Amino acid sequence: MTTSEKPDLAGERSDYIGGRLIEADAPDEPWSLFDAWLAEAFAARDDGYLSEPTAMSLATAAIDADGHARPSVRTVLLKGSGDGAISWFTNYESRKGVELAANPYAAVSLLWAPLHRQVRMTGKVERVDPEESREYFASRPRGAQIAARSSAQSRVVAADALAERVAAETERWEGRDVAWPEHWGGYRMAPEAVEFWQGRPDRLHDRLIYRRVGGAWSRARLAP
Ligand SMILES: Cc1cc2nc3c(=O)[nH]c(=O)nc-3n(C[C@H](O)[C@H](O)[C@H](O)COP(=O)(O)O)c2cc1C
Ligand code: PXP
Repeated sequence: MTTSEKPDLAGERSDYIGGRLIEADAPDEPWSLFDAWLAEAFAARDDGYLSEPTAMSLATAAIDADGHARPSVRTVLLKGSGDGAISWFTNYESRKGVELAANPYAAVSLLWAPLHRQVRMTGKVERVDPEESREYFASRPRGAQIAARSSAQSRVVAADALAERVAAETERWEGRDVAWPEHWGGYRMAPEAVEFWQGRPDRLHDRLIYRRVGGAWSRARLAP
Protein backbone atom coordinates (compact mmCIF):
# COMPACT_ATOMS: atom_id res chain seq x y z
CA MET A 1 0.00 0.00 0.00
CA THR A 2 1.07 3.63 -0.44
CA THR A 3 1.50 6.01 2.50
CA SER A 4 -1.52 8.07 1.29
CA GLU A 5 -3.87 5.09 1.77
CA LYS A 6 -5.54 4.59 5.13
CA PRO A 7 -4.26 1.38 6.75
CA ASP A 8 -6.82 -1.39 7.36
CA LEU A 9 -6.55 -1.40 11.15
CA ALA A 10 -9.37 -3.86 11.80
CA GLY A 11 -8.01 -6.32 9.27
CA GLU A 12 -4.39 -6.16 10.41
CA ARG A 13 -3.22 -9.30 12.22
CA SER A 14 -0.28 -11.66 12.43
CA ASP A 15 -0.28 -15.30 13.29
CA TYR A 16 1.97 -16.28 16.15
CA ILE A 17 3.81 -19.53 15.72
CA GLY A 18 6.29 -19.64 18.60
CA GLY A 19 7.18 -22.87 20.40
CA ARG A 20 5.28 -23.98 23.49
CA LEU A 21 5.91 -22.55 26.94
CA ILE A 22 4.98 -25.39 29.23
CA GLU A 23 5.39 -26.02 32.92
CA ALA A 24 7.53 -29.14 32.39
CA ASP A 25 10.21 -27.02 30.68
CA ALA A 26 9.85 -23.91 32.83
CA PRO A 27 11.98 -23.26 35.93
CA ASP A 28 10.54 -22.82 39.45
CA GLU A 29 11.58 -19.14 39.51
CA PRO A 30 11.32 -16.53 36.75
CA TRP A 31 14.88 -15.23 36.45
CA SER A 32 16.56 -18.05 34.55
CA LEU A 33 13.72 -17.96 32.00
CA PHE A 34 13.97 -14.17 31.78
CA ASP A 35 17.73 -14.41 31.20
CA ALA A 36 17.19 -17.06 28.50
CA TRP A 37 14.54 -14.98 26.69
CA LEU A 38 16.68 -11.85 26.98
CA ALA A 39 19.65 -13.72 25.46
CA GLU A 40 17.43 -14.91 22.59
CA ALA A 41 16.20 -11.34 22.02
CA PHE A 42 19.82 -10.13 21.81
CA ALA A 43 20.67 -13.00 19.43
CA ALA A 44 17.72 -11.96 17.22
CA ARG A 45 19.01 -8.38 17.36
CA ASP A 46 22.46 -9.62 16.28
CA ASP A 47 20.80 -11.51 13.41
CA GLY A 48 19.11 -8.29 12.30
CA TYR A 49 15.44 -9.12 12.81
CA LEU A 50 14.71 -7.53 16.20
CA SER A 51 15.56 -3.99 17.28
CA GLU A 52 15.77 -2.40 20.72
CA PRO A 53 15.74 -5.65 22.76
CA THR A 54 15.90 -3.63 26.00
CA ALA A 55 13.02 -1.25 25.21
CA MET A 56 10.27 -1.64 27.79
CA SER A 57 7.02 0.13 28.51
CA LEU A 58 6.93 1.52 32.05
CA ALA A 59 3.56 2.34 33.57
CA THR A 60 3.20 4.49 36.67
CA ALA A 61 0.01 5.74 38.27
CA ALA A 62 -0.58 8.98 40.09
CA ILE A 63 -3.57 9.16 42.42
CA ASP A 64 -5.38 12.38 41.55
CA ALA A 65 -7.34 14.63 43.91
CA ASP A 66 -10.58 12.82 42.97
CA GLY A 67 -9.07 9.57 44.32
CA HIS A 68 -8.71 7.89 40.93
CA ALA A 69 -5.40 6.39 39.83
CA ARG A 70 -4.44 7.87 36.46
CA PRO A 71 -1.85 5.63 34.77
CA SER A 72 0.77 6.96 32.40
CA VAL A 73 3.08 4.89 30.24
CA ARG A 74 6.29 5.50 28.30
CA THR A 75 9.25 3.56 26.92
CA VAL A 76 12.53 3.31 28.85
CA LEU A 77 15.58 1.11 28.33
CA LEU A 78 16.21 -1.83 30.64
CA LYS A 79 19.72 -1.27 32.01
CA GLY A 80 20.18 -4.01 34.56
CA SER A 81 18.85 -7.37 35.70
CA GLY A 82 20.10 -9.41 38.62
CA ASP A 83 19.64 -10.13 42.34
CA GLY A 84 15.89 -10.41 41.82
CA ALA A 85 15.43 -6.96 40.30
CA ILE A 86 15.52 -4.95 37.08
CA SER A 87 16.68 -1.35 36.69
CA TRP A 88 16.44 1.65 34.37
CA PHE A 89 17.61 5.26 34.42
CA THR A 90 15.80 8.53 34.04
CA ASN A 91 15.26 12.02 35.42
CA TYR A 92 13.88 11.88 38.99
CA GLU A 93 11.98 15.14 38.38
CA SER A 94 10.22 13.85 35.26
CA ARG A 95 6.54 12.93 35.22
CA LYS A 96 7.39 9.29 35.95
CA GLY A 97 9.73 10.40 38.75
CA VAL A 98 7.05 12.54 40.37
CA GLU A 99 4.49 9.74 40.02
CA LEU A 100 6.84 7.13 41.52
CA ALA A 101 7.56 9.44 44.46
CA ALA A 102 3.82 9.55 45.19
CA ASN A 103 3.07 5.90 44.40
CA PRO A 104 6.06 3.52 44.15
CA TYR A 105 4.13 0.70 42.44
CA ALA A 106 4.76 0.31 38.71
CA ALA A 107 4.37 -2.14 35.84
CA VAL A 108 6.67 -2.86 32.92
CA SER A 109 6.20 -4.77 29.68
CA LEU A 110 8.83 -5.90 27.19
CA LEU A 111 7.62 -6.85 23.71
CA TRP A 112 9.90 -8.95 21.52
CA ALA A 113 7.53 -8.97 18.55
CA PRO A 114 9.64 -11.00 16.06
CA LEU A 115 9.90 -13.75 18.70
CA HIS A 116 6.16 -13.51 19.49
CA ARG A 117 7.02 -12.93 23.14
CA GLN A 118 6.07 -10.52 25.89
CA VAL A 119 7.26 -10.31 29.51
CA ARG A 120 5.35 -8.28 32.11
CA MET A 121 6.44 -7.41 35.66
CA THR A 122 4.75 -5.53 38.49
CA GLY A 123 6.14 -4.44 41.81
CA LYS A 124 7.50 -1.78 44.08
CA VAL A 125 10.13 0.61 42.78
CA GLU A 126 12.95 2.36 44.65
CA ARG A 127 15.87 4.54 43.65
CA VAL A 128 19.20 2.78 43.18
CA ASP A 129 22.18 3.76 45.26
CA PRO A 130 23.46 7.23 44.14
CA GLU A 131 26.90 5.75 43.50
CA GLU A 132 25.37 3.31 40.96
CA SER A 133 23.68 6.24 39.21
CA ARG A 134 26.92 8.21 39.17
CA GLU A 135 28.81 5.25 37.73
CA TYR A 136 26.19 4.56 35.05
CA PHE A 137 26.04 8.25 34.13
CA ALA A 138 29.83 8.27 33.70
CA SER A 139 29.56 5.35 31.23
CA ARG A 140 27.14 7.18 28.89
CA PRO A 141 28.17 8.98 25.71
CA ARG A 142 29.05 12.63 26.33
CA GLY A 143 26.14 13.92 24.25
CA ALA A 144 23.66 12.00 26.40
CA GLN A 145 25.34 13.32 29.57
CA ILE A 146 25.02 16.91 28.34
CA ALA A 147 21.39 16.24 27.38
CA ALA A 148 20.56 14.88 30.84
CA ARG A 149 22.01 18.01 32.44
CA SER A 150 20.26 20.32 29.98
CA SER A 151 16.77 18.88 29.81
CA ALA A 152 14.20 19.45 32.55
CA GLN A 153 12.49 16.28 31.38
CA SER A 154 8.68 16.43 31.05
CA ARG A 155 8.45 20.21 31.56
CA VAL A 156 7.24 22.54 28.81
CA VAL A 157 10.25 23.96 26.99
CA ALA A 158 10.94 26.26 24.03
CA ALA A 159 13.15 24.66 21.36
CA ASP A 160 15.50 27.68 21.48
CA ALA A 161 15.78 27.56 25.26
CA LEU A 162 16.79 23.87 25.16
CA ALA A 163 19.37 24.50 22.43
CA GLU A 164 20.83 27.40 24.46
CA ARG A 165 21.01 25.23 27.56
CA VAL A 166 22.78 22.45 25.62
CA ALA A 167 25.26 24.98 24.21
CA ALA A 168 25.94 26.39 27.68
CA GLU A 169 26.45 22.96 29.24
CA THR A 170 28.68 21.87 26.34
CA GLU A 171 30.88 24.93 26.89
CA ARG A 172 30.85 24.56 30.67
CA TRP A 173 32.23 20.98 30.59
CA GLU A 174 34.64 21.38 27.71
CA GLY A 175 37.91 19.55 28.35
CA ARG A 176 36.69 17.76 31.50
CA ASP A 177 34.30 15.05 32.61
CA VAL A 178 30.63 16.00 32.68
CA ALA A 179 29.55 15.88 36.35
CA TRP A 180 26.65 13.61 37.29
CA PRO A 181 23.51 15.63 38.09
CA GLU A 182 21.81 14.30 41.22
CA HIS A 183 18.34 14.60 39.70
CA TRP A 184 19.23 11.89 37.16
CA GLY A 185 19.54 8.27 38.23
CA GLY A 186 18.30 4.75 38.39
CA TYR A 187 15.27 2.95 39.68
CA ARG A 188 15.06 -0.72 40.57
CA MET A 189 12.01 -2.92 40.75
CA ALA A 190 12.05 -6.25 42.58
CA PRO A 191 8.91 -7.65 40.93
CA GLU A 192 6.23 -9.43 42.91
CA ALA A 193 4.85 -10.92 39.68
CA VAL A 194 6.48 -11.84 36.36
CA GLU A 195 4.43 -13.09 33.41
CA PHE A 196 5.84 -14.78 30.31
CA TRP A 197 3.68 -14.76 27.16
CA GLN A 198 4.50 -16.88 24.16
CA GLY A 199 2.32 -16.24 21.10
CA ARG A 200 0.61 -19.32 19.66
CA PRO A 201 -1.69 -20.05 16.69
CA ASP A 202 -5.39 -19.12 16.89
CA ARG A 203 -4.70 -16.74 19.81
CA LEU A 204 -4.30 -19.75 22.13
CA HIS A 205 -1.15 -18.35 23.64
CA ASP A 206 0.89 -19.79 26.49
CA ARG A 207 1.00 -17.59 29.61
CA LEU A 208 2.92 -18.50 32.75
CA ILE A 209 2.80 -16.17 35.73
CA TYR A 210 5.22 -16.32 38.65
CA ARG A 211 4.13 -14.70 41.91
CA ARG A 212 6.50 -13.97 44.77
CA VAL A 213 5.29 -14.36 48.34
CA GLY A 214 8.10 -13.67 50.75
CA GLY A 215 11.16 -15.39 49.29
CA ALA A 216 9.27 -18.13 47.39
CA TRP A 217 7.85 -18.13 43.86
CA SER A 218 4.60 -19.80 42.84
CA ARG A 219 3.79 -20.50 39.19
CA ALA A 220 0.44 -20.71 37.40
CA ARG A 221 -0.90 -20.85 33.86
CA LEU A 222 -3.24 -18.08 32.76
CA ALA A 223 -5.87 -18.43 30.06
CA PRO A 224 -4.87 -16.63 26.88
C1 LIG B 1 13.10 3.44 22.59
C2 LIG B 1 13.02 4.51 23.67
C3 LIG B 1 13.83 4.42 24.78
C4 LIG B 1 13.76 5.38 25.79
N1 LIG B 1 14.54 5.22 26.89
C5 LIG B 1 14.44 6.12 27.90
C6 LIG B 1 15.17 5.91 29.11
O1 LIG B 1 15.89 4.91 29.30
N2 LIG B 1 15.05 6.84 30.08
C7 LIG B 1 14.25 7.94 29.93
O2 LIG B 1 14.20 8.75 30.85
N3 LIG B 1 13.53 8.14 28.82
C8 LIG B 1 13.60 7.26 27.80
N4 LIG B 1 12.86 7.44 26.66
C9 LIG B 1 11.95 8.62 26.60
C10 LIG B 1 10.66 8.28 27.37
O3 LIG B 1 9.85 7.41 26.59
C11 LIG B 1 9.87 9.53 27.78
O4 LIG B 1 9.61 10.36 26.66
C12 LIG B 1 10.60 10.36 28.84
O5 LIG B 1 11.27 9.54 29.78
C13 LIG B 1 9.63 11.26 29.57
O6 LIG B 1 8.61 10.48 30.18
P1 LIG B 1 7.66 11.07 31.34
O7 LIG B 1 7.31 12.49 30.94
O8 LIG B 1 6.46 10.19 31.37
O9 LIG B 1 8.44 11.03 32.63
C14 LIG B 1 12.88 6.48 25.65
C15 LIG B 1 12.05 6.56 24.53
C16 LIG B 1 12.10 5.58 23.56
C17 LIG B 1 11.16 5.66 22.39
C1 PXP C 1 15.53 10.75 27.42
C2 PXP C 1 16.32 9.48 27.46
N1 PXP C 1 17.00 9.19 28.59
C3 PXP C 1 17.72 8.07 28.67
C4 PXP C 1 17.79 7.17 27.65
C5 PXP C 1 18.65 5.96 27.81
O1 PXP C 1 19.82 6.24 27.09
P1 PXP C 1 21.25 5.61 27.47
O2 PXP C 1 21.26 4.26 26.83
O3 PXP C 1 22.22 6.55 26.83
O4 PXP C 1 21.38 5.61 28.95
C6 PXP C 1 17.10 7.42 26.46
C7 PXP C 1 17.13 6.43 25.35
O5 PXP C 1 16.33 6.76 24.27
C8 PXP C 1 16.33 8.62 26.38
O6 PXP C 1 15.63 8.92 25.27
